[in-house]
Amino acid sequence: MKIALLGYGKMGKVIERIALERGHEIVLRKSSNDTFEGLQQADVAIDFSVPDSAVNNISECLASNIPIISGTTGWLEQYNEMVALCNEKKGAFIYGSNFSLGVNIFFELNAYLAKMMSHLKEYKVSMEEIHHTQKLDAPSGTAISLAQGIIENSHYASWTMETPKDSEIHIEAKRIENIPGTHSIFYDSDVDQIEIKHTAHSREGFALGAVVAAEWLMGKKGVFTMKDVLNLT
Ligand SMILES: NC(=O)C1=CN([C@@H]2O[C@H](COP(=O)(O)OP(=O)(O)OC[C@H]3O[C@@H](n4cnc5c(N)ncnc54)[C@H](OP(=O)(O)O)[C@@H]3O)[C@@H](O)[C@H]2O)C=CC1
Ligand SMILES: O=C(O)C1=N[C@H](C(=O)O)C[C@H](O)C1
Repeated sequence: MKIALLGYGKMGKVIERIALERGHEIVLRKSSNDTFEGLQQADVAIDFSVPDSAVNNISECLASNIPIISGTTGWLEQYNEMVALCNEKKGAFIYGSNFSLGVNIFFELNAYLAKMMSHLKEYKVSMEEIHHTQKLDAPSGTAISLAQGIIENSHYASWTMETPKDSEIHIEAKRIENIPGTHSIFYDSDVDQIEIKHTAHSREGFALGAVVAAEWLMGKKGVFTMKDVLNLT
């Protein structure tokens, strides 16, 4: 595959290495000051850029009929707009808040646990995410997906980073040097605590997942998620 990298920072560089190892070619490495020159030669584009540029990058790909994978977080209020644009252009689009296999399994585990705990009112849920200090958005996209998984399977209605009301899930975001991404869910009662936790040891898992998603998207039309790519039920 010929790949356009939209965003050539920490993630873009790991994705480049893994893509080359898997026999792909990079035809565009775009940072903030670069144009889209080279995009037309690409079979697929992979966007790991910044919250403010994701919508423009995705729109440009869909307008140019290039399948697009986006891992950029912090722009989700415009997700439905991008879905509509993809459908209008009959394009191909995958957004994932987290492309690692481990976190996608963790999403399933989180939903299952939330459903089980929804009958047990003596437990109160809360979440913690820890990332490196360069991260621009908080809470992380992964934490928002995890909160959504709890909301869909319990009485909780929303999440907050402030003091939570009864119907709100509290998310604490910590920023510590060199942490690739750690997410924990806690269920606390007066007598005990249940904790589930995913710890990324590096960015390799995110990057491999994005390249696997790009390979999977070839020849397909529509809007998909990592659940489709990994065939998770
Ligand atoms: N879904 C997932 O699995 C994961 C998602 N992420 C997300 O991916 C994103 C990138 O993370 P990371 O690589 O660590 O961030 P970095 O800050 O290291 O890299 C961001 C890159 O985007 C570039 N950029 C800025 N504006 C544009 C633009 N208009 N077009 C194209 N590129 C642009 C920056 O260029 P310049 O240097 O010139 O400013 C830089 O190269 C974040 O939103 C992060 O949350 C991260 C890991 C996993
Ligand atoms: O910015 C990061 O680094 C990460 N961002 C994603 C997120 O916001 O969830 C995924 C991963 O946790 C790393």
